[in-house]
Amino acid sequence: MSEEMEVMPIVWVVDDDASIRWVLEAALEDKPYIVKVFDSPLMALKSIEDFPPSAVLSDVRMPDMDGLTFMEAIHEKDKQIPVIIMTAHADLDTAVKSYQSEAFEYLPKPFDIDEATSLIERAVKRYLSGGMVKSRRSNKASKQPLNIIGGAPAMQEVFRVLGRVSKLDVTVLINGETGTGKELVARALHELSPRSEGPFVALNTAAIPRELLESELFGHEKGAFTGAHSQRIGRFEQADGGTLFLDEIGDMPVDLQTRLLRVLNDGSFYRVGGRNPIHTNVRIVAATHQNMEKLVREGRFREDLLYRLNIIRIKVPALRERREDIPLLARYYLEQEAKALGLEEKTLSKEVEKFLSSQQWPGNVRQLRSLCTWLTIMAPDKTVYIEDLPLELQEPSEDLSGELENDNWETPLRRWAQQFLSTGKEGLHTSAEPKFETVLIQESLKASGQHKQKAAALLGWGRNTLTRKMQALGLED
Ligand SMILES: Nc1ncnc2c1ncn2[C@@H]1O[C@H](COP(=O)(O)OP(=O)(O)OP(=O)(O)O)[C@@H](O)[C@H]1O
Repeated sequence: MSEEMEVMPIVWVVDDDASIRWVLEAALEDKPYIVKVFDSPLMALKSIEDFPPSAVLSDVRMPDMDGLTFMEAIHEKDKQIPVIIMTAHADLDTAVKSYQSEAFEYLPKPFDIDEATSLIERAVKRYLSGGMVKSRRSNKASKQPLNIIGGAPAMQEVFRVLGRVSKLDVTVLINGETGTGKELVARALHELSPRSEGPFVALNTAAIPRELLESELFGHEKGAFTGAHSQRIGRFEQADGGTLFLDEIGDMPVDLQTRLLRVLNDGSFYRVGGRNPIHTNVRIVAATHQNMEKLVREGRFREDLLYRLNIIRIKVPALRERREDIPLLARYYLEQEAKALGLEEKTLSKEVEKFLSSQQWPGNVRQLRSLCTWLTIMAPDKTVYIEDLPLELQEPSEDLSGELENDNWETPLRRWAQQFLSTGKEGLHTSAEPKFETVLIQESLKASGQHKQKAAALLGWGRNTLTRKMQALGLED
């Protein structure tokens, strides 16, 4: 070995893709390392005695050995060597496995070259300083049945955070529009956690009338209020030892926020009408489609509770922010629906895939999933063409503003607004909004044959949102 080799740390770059090897080698050229590039993990392992690495950057999918097995082989030689796993095909499973094993970091492709080099720098530094690599491998047999589809960079970021927090018992706040998969992410957090054997209890704060919410959460004693004929166990108690998923947390009334904060702080609470404190061990995962900071500014959400819930935040991107996932999701759900319904599996023509990828998807994945169900049942042939799509989708909807203008309902609305204002009254918007929403809800219900789930999809809402709005507008039945 030359003198230079003895003093300079060695960094391995292992990837079967020549362009990645080339880019990384070039990026590391000026750094104080000896860079060894390999197109095969087996070749790399053969040289572990001659060129012992201080850090390894490895792909996951390679022909002769996958990156995670490769990492294990390296750690059999030296447990301390940091391995950075990079992949273009990361799914939740890879992200979680690399964190639960000794991987130093997980780097989704395409990556920022500076990010990659600074990771390597940190890894080498830690190796040289003798920093312990803490084994996060535990509960190897943890079940991972959840299929969260996502190849887009924005979803890779979600997987990355999921992987990071998988074994930690921290409170998580999930942010995202309706139908983006917040509940799916919450379930994944539960399944990946040490609580996975415990219960996962979900409660949609917005779907339960305010008066009932308190007893729903904390339970009540017999006779606590009129109608409390027997004792009732609340969701907090049901979730003991597991995870409580609080959906639409932004809609929680302020007095309940105060109670929730108290439980989070002391781990105990009283049933409604109860005298004995109940102790529970519950991990909270909350979700919202709202801007929580804005709610705090408007005095509708307690700031201290937000801090408490918001230890880790996961932002689930809207479907239109990850268009490349639309064909993946559609293929997945066409397969699932065909299996579930016992029907032939449909395939989208290229033209349809392209068209669907250009849509706005206000109902996000839920809406796409409903479309796949519809197509599985309704499309006449195995291959789906544009003309097989439901009529409301066939209309070009790329530029929504143009379409609304063509419909030209604004002119009468403008006239109505002018009339309203000419009377000197206040509350223009508060007076118009319920009328506007009532019309849209009624029309969607009509178009769906009074089927609420379908009407909600037509509106681009979740079913819960529709139920809540209908209650508020007095449209129930
Ligand atoms: N990445 C994904 N891969 C596969 N299925 C998904 C994905 N994201 C969402 N889904 C599916 O889409 C539907 C809606 O997801 P989910 O209920 O988790 O959304 P949400 O954000 O909690 O909605 P809401 O805010 O309206 O309650 C579910 O059927 C879910 O399984």
